[in-house]
Amino acid sequence: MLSTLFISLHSHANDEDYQSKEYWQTLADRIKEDPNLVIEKALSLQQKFTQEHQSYNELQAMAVLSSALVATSQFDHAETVINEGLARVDKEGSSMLKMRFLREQILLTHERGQWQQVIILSSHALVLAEQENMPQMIAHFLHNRSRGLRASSQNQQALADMLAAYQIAKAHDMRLILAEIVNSIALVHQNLGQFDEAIHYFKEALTFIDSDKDKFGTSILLYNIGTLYIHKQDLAQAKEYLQQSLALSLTLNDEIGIAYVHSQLATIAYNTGDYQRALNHIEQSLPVFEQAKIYQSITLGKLNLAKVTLAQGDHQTALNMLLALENDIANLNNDTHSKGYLLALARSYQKSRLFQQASEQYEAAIAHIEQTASKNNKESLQKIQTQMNIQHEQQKTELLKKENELQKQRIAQQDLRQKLVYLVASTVVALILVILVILFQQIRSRRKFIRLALSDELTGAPNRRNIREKGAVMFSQAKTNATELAVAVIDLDNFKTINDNFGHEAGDNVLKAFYQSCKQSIRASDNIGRIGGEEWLLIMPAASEQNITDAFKRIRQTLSQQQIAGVPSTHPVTFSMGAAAIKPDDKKLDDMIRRADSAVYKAKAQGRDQLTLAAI
Ligand SMILES: Nc1nc2c(ncn2[C@@H]2O[C@H](COP(=O)(O)OP(=O)(O)OP(=O)(O)O)[C@@H](O)[C@H]2O)c(=O)[nH]1
Repeated sequence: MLSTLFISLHSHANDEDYQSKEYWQTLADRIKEDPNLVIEKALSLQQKFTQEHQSYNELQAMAVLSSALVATSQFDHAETVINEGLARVDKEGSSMLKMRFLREQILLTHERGQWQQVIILSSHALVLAEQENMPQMIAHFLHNRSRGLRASSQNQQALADMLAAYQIAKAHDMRLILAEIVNSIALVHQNLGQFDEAIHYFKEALTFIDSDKDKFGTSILLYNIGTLYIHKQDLAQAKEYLQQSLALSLTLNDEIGIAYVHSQLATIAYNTGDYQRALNHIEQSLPVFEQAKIYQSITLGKLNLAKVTLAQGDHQTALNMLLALENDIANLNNDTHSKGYLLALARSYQKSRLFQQASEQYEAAIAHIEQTASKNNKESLQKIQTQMNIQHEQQKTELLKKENELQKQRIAQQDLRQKLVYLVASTVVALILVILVILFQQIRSRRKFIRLALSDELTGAPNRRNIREKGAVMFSQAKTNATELAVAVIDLDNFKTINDNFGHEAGDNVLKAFYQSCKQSIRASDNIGRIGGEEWLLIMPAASEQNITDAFKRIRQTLSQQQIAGVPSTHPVTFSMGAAAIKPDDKKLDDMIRRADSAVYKAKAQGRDQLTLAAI
């Protein structure tokens, strides 16, 4: 079969289209079936293109070569080719080629257990793949990175990458990558010590690959299942799967694969107490790992060797071997291996009768186991924690919403309260104003009423009642103090004629004019009031006859000068006045008024427009 492939590759040599992607892809695909044949072909192509100075095609050949070299674990050689390829590829400006070299470099660093490097390189390659929008490459590099993460125990991040890769692979039906991803998911379970689940996924991954075409992948899966059965202490099953894996690796001439199986078979032999067989297996694997610089496997191989040496009774050698491994074991950063190492170290101290150290190591081992258990718990708890956090956040948001609503209600209530206060305050103010207005009006109307009660409506002069009361007070004062007092009754002359000739309004105006003339002409202590239609009463305290005469003259003078609306100035407005002075016999004001009345009657009779004094 190998020769058939070889012939088929060479038979197309003449009409091969080196520019087409398919040609190089076909060549790369054959690595799984016969990597050595591909190496041979790639080397010859590289040589040919070097001579022909076809740099791009030369790089294509180098990419395939590096891939085949990695597949056959010729890591040093692969590294040289990859480094040269990466140094030159930028000049050609081909992202695709760069990604292929990077892919091999990642695989190489992965094989060497340089997990941090794997993560960095994958992230770098991922950026390129995303720029080129190549789903297959994106899924591939995500998966590579997840493997680096998983190997360095960052299981959560690893799962995130795996999930992303899984979705892309599923969407584009990339069965090969799917197989690898499911394989990786299984490995995460393995990391977490969930062996049954891990076995389940490895077996599922087997269903995604064609065992005839991908013997390499199949052998790895079988190997992984075998290893897990060792963890489960099901050594019979373990042996069965490992034997199947070994058979495939032998077919492929896959030295590394064979070495891996031997290292696990060594563990089985050790666990069954067959130390000699264990040693044989270690001898068949450890040198291969050392040759390929697979550091993790070298460390584990040495650990196994130390354990077998211890079991065989050479405590001192075993102890020295273990002590020399301390850093390497720490670098593995693997809980299971660390635990195994600590226990082996404790046992070798014990066997060497160094009990103090032995006890310390046992304690360290126990502490480590507890730490691991809590770490695993933490990882599963992390999800719950995250969910709880989300719930907590949701609750917080709900609470905030409610708080907001309450705040709004509070503000609305405050608003309402404020409005009510304003309303009440303004109502009170309005009420006070209304009351004040009413009060004011009442006071005004009361005053008016009082004024009306005491005054003559037409002229504003004190009315009959008012002037008589005032007169009565003055009369009693005069009596008490034995002072002078005079009263005069005044009657307008021919008033009827004025009304008749010039109208009632003109008559009213005459009455007003008369009152004004009186006010201007009498003393402040004198009082005048209207006691009838055109009849007036004048009260003059401390008045002599002369005072009365002067008052009559002044009133007469003032009235004659008045311009009275409605009454022609040619028409004289006059009045008659009868005055009486207080007498010792007078008992009341009316006694004086009666005499004044008689006097005015006389004045009228004597021709009007004159003053008549009643006889004393
Ligand atoms: N315009 C007006 N006329 C009034 C008022 N009160 C009474 N009179 C009138 O005054 C007139 C009084 O007339 P008389 O009593 O005959 O007296 P007289 O015309 O003044 O004549 P003598 O007194 O004799 O000079 C009547 O015609 C009344 O109607 C008033 O308030 N306004």
